Amino acid sequence: MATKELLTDVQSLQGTIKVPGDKSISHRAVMFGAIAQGKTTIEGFLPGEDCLSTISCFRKMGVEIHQDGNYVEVISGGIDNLIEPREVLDVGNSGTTIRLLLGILASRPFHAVLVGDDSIAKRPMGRVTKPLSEMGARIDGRGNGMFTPISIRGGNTVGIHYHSPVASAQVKSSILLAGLFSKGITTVTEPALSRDHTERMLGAFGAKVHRDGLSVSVEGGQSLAGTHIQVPGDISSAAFFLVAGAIVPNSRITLENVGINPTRAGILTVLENMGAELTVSNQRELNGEPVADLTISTSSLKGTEIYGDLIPTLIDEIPIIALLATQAEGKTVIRNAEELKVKETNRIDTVVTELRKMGAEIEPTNDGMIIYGKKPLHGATVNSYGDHRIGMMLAIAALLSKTETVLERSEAIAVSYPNFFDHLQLLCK
Ligand SMILES: O=C(O)C1=C[C@@H](OP(=O)(O)O)[C@@H](O)[C@H](O)C1
Ligand SMILES: C=C(OP(=O)(O)O)C(=O)O
Repeated sequence: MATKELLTDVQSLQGTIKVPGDKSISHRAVMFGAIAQGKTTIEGFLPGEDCLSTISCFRKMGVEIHQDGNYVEVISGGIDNLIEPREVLDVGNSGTTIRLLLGILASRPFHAVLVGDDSIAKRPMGRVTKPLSEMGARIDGRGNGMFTPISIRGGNTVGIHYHSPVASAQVKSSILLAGLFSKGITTVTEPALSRDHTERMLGAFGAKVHRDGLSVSVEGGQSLAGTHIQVPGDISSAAFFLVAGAIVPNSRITLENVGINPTRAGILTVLENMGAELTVSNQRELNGEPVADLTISTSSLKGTEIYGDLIPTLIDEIPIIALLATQAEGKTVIRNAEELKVKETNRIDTVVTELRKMGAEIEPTNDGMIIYGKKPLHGATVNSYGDHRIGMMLAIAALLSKTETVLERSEAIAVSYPNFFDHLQLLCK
């Protein structure tokens, strides 16, 4: 486990960077390529540990995958060519990998065992194993199929109409992926719109997906065809530099080619509501995904309230938004975000504990947190607890500290942003 001395007392951030490829889209491009007939080429792939776990799982099921940095080729004979893995499928730290993979395996007439790291072992899998079992997959696991290790023997699944209790793209995608190869129609209705990359990308692979308000349906018996996918930059990675640019004095940063899909771009709404100096330019589309360049400058910020349908559109950005709020005038209240408790860590606890060590005034609530702003931050020894987003948030917080700040378990950052510290160094003037 690595410990890193963080950059502190930074006077200015200046420059232009391209953040790495979107993690959600990179996972899906590999997975859909692996179950499509023919060759899929992926440009702008994120070579972070989570997406590499996805590649490794599909290789163990006989799919030919060549990866060189951010370029990937997936060659497959289609979903029927997946073979029963001889080894355990290890998803590492990746919730997206295990939940979407279970959806794909639900229709496969073979056995597989899925495991992950200590964090994955604590995350709830019942949210997908229950509906997939209802569709006919035979699933077992620790705690009656609620936690890893999980074993699955799929085949002969039938479509369901599932009313998901949570707005989760992992749940929605898992069931839809099972539905594509099941009998009849599968529909998922969610309480609020979660990220819709699956729906958008399935279209590019030739599948038919029907949306009606908060419901999305697929018909069984479809086949996918290999295609070319260009992955936009990850707004969840860009978020760290958007906040850095807004809170570090004398700063101006441009982030090029960032995905701004409205189901992901809630942080832009929050930045605007808080009064940030943000411009969105050069808007265009990449594979049905909206993309833009984002420029942020040092801003005079005010507190805000974040709740309701906005939450799923910024769920992974809440740790860095909490830091943003420590530098705003007045109070920021985050509600309806109980999903934070089941991420890589309980992100309500880890955000509050670690930011308090640096002098922030922040209180946990049952479903979010309350942050009292305009608090100077000071140095401390802080910990990512193995959570990449907590680690990066703390590295941005340290920029404001006048004294030494040390990050324990800094290696976690490679899960989603392997060159994060290089980019940070590049921008520091
Ligand atoms: O589908 C995806 O790619 C993701 C969905 C979200 O999780 P939930 O589906 O659990 O909300 C998000 O937090 C995760 O980082 C990636
Ligand atoms: C929650 C996250 O990812 P996953 O669920 O795929 O582990 C994340 O990247 O913040």
